[in-house]
Amino acid sequence: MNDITFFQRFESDIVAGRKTITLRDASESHFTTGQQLRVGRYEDDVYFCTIEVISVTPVMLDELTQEHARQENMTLPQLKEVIADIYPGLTALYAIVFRLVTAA
Ligand SMILES: CC(=O)Nc1ccn([C@@H]2O[C@H](CO)[C@@H](O)[C@H]2O)c(=O)n1
Repeated sequence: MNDITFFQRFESDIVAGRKTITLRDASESHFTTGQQLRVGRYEDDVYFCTIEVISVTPVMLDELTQEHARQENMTLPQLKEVIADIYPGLTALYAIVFRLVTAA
């Protein structure tokens, strides 16, 4: 079983180390520093890598910066659009910073 999933369209950025954070809602804020997570694709739950959690920090939507966007390999407007799409109306997010441990 996988511990966390990402939309398939982000897989290549994650395994290349270009995407090093994810912004989630409270239901996925329970991960802890040092924890290693098996990562699967949201669409089919196929495992594709293992990541290690570096930090989990609450962040408000309007506090997101260019630095968050850079860590997502996006522009800030793109990132805000993605979040509005995935989490309509949500303003309280958690930034999960991670590093790639192994790619499948
Ligand atoms: C079921 C579910 O919520 N799945 C999610 C949620 C979020 N994300 C990513 O987090 C960043 C900002 O939210 C974006 O870059 C997406 O990477 C994702 O891939 N899959």
